[in-house]
Amino acid sequence: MLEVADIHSFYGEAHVLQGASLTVGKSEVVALLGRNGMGKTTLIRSVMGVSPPNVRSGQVTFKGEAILGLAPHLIAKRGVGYVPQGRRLFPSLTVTEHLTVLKPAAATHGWTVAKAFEFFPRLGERRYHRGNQLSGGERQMLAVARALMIDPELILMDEPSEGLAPVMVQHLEGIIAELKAAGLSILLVEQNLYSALAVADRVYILETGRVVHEASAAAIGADPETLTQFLGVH
Ligand SMILES: Nc1ncnc2c1ncn2[C@@H]1O[C@H](COP(=O)(O)OP(=O)(O)OP(=O)(O)O)[C@@H](O)[C@H]1O
Repeated sequence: MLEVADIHSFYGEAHVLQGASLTVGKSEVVALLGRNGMGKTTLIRSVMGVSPPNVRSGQVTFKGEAILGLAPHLIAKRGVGYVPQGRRLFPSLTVTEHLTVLKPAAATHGWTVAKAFEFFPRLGERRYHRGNQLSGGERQMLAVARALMIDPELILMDEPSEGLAPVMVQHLEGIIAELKAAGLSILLVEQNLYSALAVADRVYILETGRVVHEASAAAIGADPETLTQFLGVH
C-alpha cells in the first residue's frame, strides 16, 4: 500500500531523515517508534508532502504510484488521510463544520457526517460545539473523524494518544482496531509504547533518521533488550 524507500529529508541544511525506509501493507497497522527528536514526525510530514521538511531524495509510492513531490491535498485525494500532531483544529468552527470542510454535508457515499457521528457518538452530541470548546479526547476524535472524511485507504496518525487520559487512549485503541477491521491501513507515530504494541501488527524503530529495527509487535513486546537499547524502556 505505502512504500517509503531511502528517504532523505532536511530542515535547511539539517539532515534529519538519513535514508529511512518502511512499508505499510493493506489493512496493516504499523507503528513508528523512537525517542524524541529521532525523525518520526518528519517522516510522516515527508510522506504527506507537508513542508518543511524538504525531501531531497528517496521514493514514496502509494498503491504503486509515486507521490513524492505532490502537494498534500493531491496526496489526500489519492486516499491518504492525515491526523497531524497537536490535532490542528479550527477554534471557531463547529464539529459539523470541521467535517464538512472536506466533503459536502449532503454527500451520501463513503464517510458521511452521519456515519462519523455513528462511529463517534460523542462528536454527534457535541456537533454544535466549536473546536475550542472540546476536551482533549473530543478533539482527537474530531481530528480522526476529519481525516476519514476523504475516504482514505491509509491514515497517517502522528501521536494521537498524546495528552489523553488512559481511558481515552483505550478508546482510541478500539477505534484503530475498528478502522483496521474495516480495511484501512494505518501508519502510527506513537510515544506510548504499550498503546502502540496493543494496536500495531508491526513496528519500526527510528534512530537519528534511520530505521534501526523492524519487528512484529508481538516480537518486540517480548524483547526487553531492544526496548531498552532503542527506546530507553526498562
Ligand atoms: N521545523 C523544523 N525546523 C528545524 N528543525 C526541525 C523542525 N522540525 C523538527 N526539527 C528537528 O528535526 C529532528 C526530528 O524532529 P521530529 O519532530 O521529526 O522528531 P520526532 O521523532 O517526531 O520527535 P518527538 O517524538 O519529540 O515528536 C529534531 O532534531 C528536531 O529538532
